[in-house]
Amino acid sequence: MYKLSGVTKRYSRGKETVDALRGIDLVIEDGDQLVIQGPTGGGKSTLLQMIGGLDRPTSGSVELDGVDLGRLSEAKLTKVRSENIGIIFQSFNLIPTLTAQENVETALVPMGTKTAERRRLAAEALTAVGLGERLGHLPSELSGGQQQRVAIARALVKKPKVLLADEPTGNLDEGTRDEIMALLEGLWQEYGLTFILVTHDSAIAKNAPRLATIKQGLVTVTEQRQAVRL
Ligand SMILES: Nc1ncnc2c1ncn2[C@@H]1O[C@H](COP(=O)(O)OP(=O)(O)OP(=O)(O)O)[C@@H](O)[C@H]1O
Repeated sequence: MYKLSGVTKRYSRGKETVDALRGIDLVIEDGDQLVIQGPTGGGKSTLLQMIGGLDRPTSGSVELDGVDLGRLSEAKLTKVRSENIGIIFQSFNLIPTLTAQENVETALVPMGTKTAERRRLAAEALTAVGLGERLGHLPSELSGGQQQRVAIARALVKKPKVLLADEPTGNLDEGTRDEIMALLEGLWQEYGLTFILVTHDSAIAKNAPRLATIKQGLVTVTEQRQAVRL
């Protein structure tokens, strides 16, 4: 479970300061899906970075299962992140010189998983996202939707409890967006993930069970429907 209490984030640009988050209180239960929407510059990505332990709040706390991420040492935070949190981005962030399978394997390196086991798990994760026939392809040999599938496999191969997605369909056409969203929805349910998704896309926001709207660093949560479970 996530518990955010009074989270603020102030960025300093020279003499100027930007209050990107201005006191966020939010609870996200295990297995829940939360969609974060809001105008550009509202603080969506900043909030996701706090939740993912990629950055620390200026004040307040971000607790994951009772552990305050902002107070962990860099080494402990890296460990929590690499074991528990999978992240996907708009721009896929794949390594261009590595094959799909090798890209997915990189997520298992910090855990010390042996080479043969890494290969097997990466192949399994790629098969789960529909790319079992493309293990040896480079990112440049795959479509945008397929590259995002590789990134999803990389995020999930370590079996994290949390999946974070920052505009995962922002670079995809509508049809591919729907395919990727259907895949993510299915994986969320199958793996019982806590799934937190940032989007500009109002069609995705409309379908979300729980919607957090963030404007000028402040959040409002709306319950839109009961999460549909398989
Ligand atoms: N590293 C940084 N240094 C300084 N200011 C920053 C930094 N990152 C974000 N900001 C500022 O913080 C505010 C919130 O930015 P953030 O990226 O979280 O918004 P967003 O809602 O994700 O926007 P978008 O939809 O455009 O991605 C903005 O005013 C932005 O300019």
